[in-house]
Amino acid sequence: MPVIDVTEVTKRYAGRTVLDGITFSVEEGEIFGILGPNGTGKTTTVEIIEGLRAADSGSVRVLGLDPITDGRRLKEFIGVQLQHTDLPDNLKVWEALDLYASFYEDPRDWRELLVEWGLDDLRNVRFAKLSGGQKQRLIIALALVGNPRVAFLDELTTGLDPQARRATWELIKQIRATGVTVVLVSHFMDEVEELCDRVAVFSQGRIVAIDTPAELINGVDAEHSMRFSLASDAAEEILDLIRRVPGVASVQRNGAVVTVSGRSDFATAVTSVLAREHVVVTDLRIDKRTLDDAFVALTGREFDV
Ligand SMILES: Nc1ncnc2c1ncn2[C@@H]1O[C@H](COP(=O)(O)OP(=O)(O)OP(=O)(O)O)[C@@H](O)[C@H]1O
Repeated sequence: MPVIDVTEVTKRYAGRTVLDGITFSVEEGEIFGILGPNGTGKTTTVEIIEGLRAADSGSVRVLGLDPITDGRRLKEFIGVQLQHTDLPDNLKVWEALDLYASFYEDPRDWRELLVEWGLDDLRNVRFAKLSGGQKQRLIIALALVGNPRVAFLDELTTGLDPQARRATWELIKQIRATGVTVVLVSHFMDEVEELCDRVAVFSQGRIVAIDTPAELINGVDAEHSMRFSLASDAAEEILDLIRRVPGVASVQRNGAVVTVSGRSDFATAVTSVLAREHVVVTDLRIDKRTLDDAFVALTGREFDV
């Protein structure tokens, strides 16, 4: 049974449609990504699932519960990190965890969370004195203190430096490893590609695709290329063999450098041809398609953050 079921949900603000009949489900134990540019209704969707906003129509079930009518019960099973979680500057790390634990009937021992999330040495430090990465670790720990079955993380790494972002990714993987289902709202392609088992791509209040990142990328019909250097005495016939590989659209030679372009996944077949013909190449580079390409192909627009 899916952990989250969203069916035909619509939402309007002041007569403007923000969610236009969205349907998706999230399976137990997965990291499910909600990807889309600013203003496409990602936060609205997540807050409807959390019971913080009401949909205008459609149905939402989380662990079989209606987030509005069963909101009190549901609260015990979900952990929420809101997009702009802020805490009083003077609150110490341990005090924040203690406070959040008091909101739940059956919280985790927050002392364990301090250790797990590398906050033990910072337990007496006030929120305002924490670095961006440390704040983020605390905010994740707060989302987990209720011992949730589903954790919602919204734009978790916005504003973090690359190192802190990567560290946060490892933490999110850790959450999944404990069996908690994670819903991750993001507008970072690399983050979604790295972390998510499946992704819903939002565009203007609709979901235009739901799939694994790899399948979304595979589905892109954009042209891509591979390049390598060939010994100068390599026979021209090799290039003819490569031209016949399915998916290859063109093969160009410029001195030693050969560029192969095409659609679909031709790179593996091309390297097999080279190996079979005992042709040694150097400087092999494959320009892989990315989730950015998939996003542009699906929504027809560049990703603007
Ligand atoms: N309470 C509200 N009243 C009126 N309009 C709203 C309200 N909340 C959101 N909106 C508008 O609805 C649209 C969708 O907002 P939402 O925050 O869900 O998008 P988002 O995809 O999460 O964007 P972001 O990445 O910027 O958070 C936006 O145009 C936003 O301005």
